[in-house]
Amino acid sequence: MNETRLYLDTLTKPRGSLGRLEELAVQLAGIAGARPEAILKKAVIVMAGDHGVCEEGISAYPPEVTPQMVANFLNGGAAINVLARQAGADVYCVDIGVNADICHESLISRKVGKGTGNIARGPAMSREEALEAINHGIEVVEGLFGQGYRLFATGEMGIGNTTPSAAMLTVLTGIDAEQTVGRGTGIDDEGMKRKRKVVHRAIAVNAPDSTDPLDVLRKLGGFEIAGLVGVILGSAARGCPVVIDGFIASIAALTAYRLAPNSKAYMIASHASQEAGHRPLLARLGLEPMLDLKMRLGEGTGAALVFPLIDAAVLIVKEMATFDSAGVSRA
Ligand SMILES: Cc1cc2ncn([C@H]3O[C@H](COP(=O)(O)O)[C@@H](O)[C@H]3O)c2cc1C
Ligand SMILES: O=C(O)c1cccnc1
Repeated sequence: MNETRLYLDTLTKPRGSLGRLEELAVQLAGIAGARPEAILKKAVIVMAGDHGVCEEGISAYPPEVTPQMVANFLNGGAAINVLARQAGADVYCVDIGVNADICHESLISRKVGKGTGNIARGPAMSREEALEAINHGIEVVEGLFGQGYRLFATGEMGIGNTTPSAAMLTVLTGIDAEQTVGRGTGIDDEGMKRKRKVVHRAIAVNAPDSTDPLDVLRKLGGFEIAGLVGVILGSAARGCPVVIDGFIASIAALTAYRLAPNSKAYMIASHASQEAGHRPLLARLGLEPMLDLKMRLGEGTGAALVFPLIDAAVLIVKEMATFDSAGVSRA
């Protein structure tokens, strides 16, 4: 990283003038153990799962949208398909807990359960299921690493999943539910009141141990959140950068960090979501988002938009002339 920092200062630009692109180049050097030299092969992993807590009326959309959107991902028509195509990335959709039987040749089937339990009444899943889902995430990364992928992005689909994410955030950080609960897919003020009550009840009913990230995940989380914890840990273990999408992906990132603090060095925060709890969450993680496009979608869309910036960081190091080679006078 120091070598790359010094090298960036020899390139034909005022010192530090490429700002966060330079920081990215330095981070990539730390991850790869060398000056970044090649455009990385990219995959967006979209983990899909359903949530029992939907029966409390906490989303603006019905749960059947989860399998419907999975079909949309597989047919290439969702926002993430468009943005990934533009960035030269491939989308892999994983059924890790959808409450429907989905058959499609390109679906990665890793179903741990048909939706989680309603967290307002009991735990989302067992500790064994949480570990199984994390392992699926790791194994999906392993498989893609074997196919040459070296840069991963975290995507998710699961109607209702901003509610478990808010509950996890409140327990993991102590930030009040007033600040962690947001509008998700666009619930109204009445819905917001209900959602906050559900988060309070979920925490009271489950009494998670805030010092045990796995306990918080299994009692309040979701299959796709656990799967993304695995994607993040698997990427870090393989020495690959992993781009963190919005609110839900970031709660997976916080969980991964609490389980294995060294994984943070491999994380790149993509964007600041409009979801209320996202900025405080990133602040607690100590990550600064690259973009603020007022997005609040998920699926990995914010992360895919950062792929071209990562390519740019690689290419400035690889292709720019130095003051000496271009005969440009120094300060
Ligand atoms: C058509 C559609 C596509 C989506 N893609 C991602 N989400 C996003 O919205 C959901 C979270 O919001 P909430 O907690 O309010 O349900 C997740 O599925 C998330 O990925 C979508 C939501 C909808 C309706
Ligand atoms: O930030 C996100 O990932 C998000 C926000 C709202 C709804 N779905 C996802």
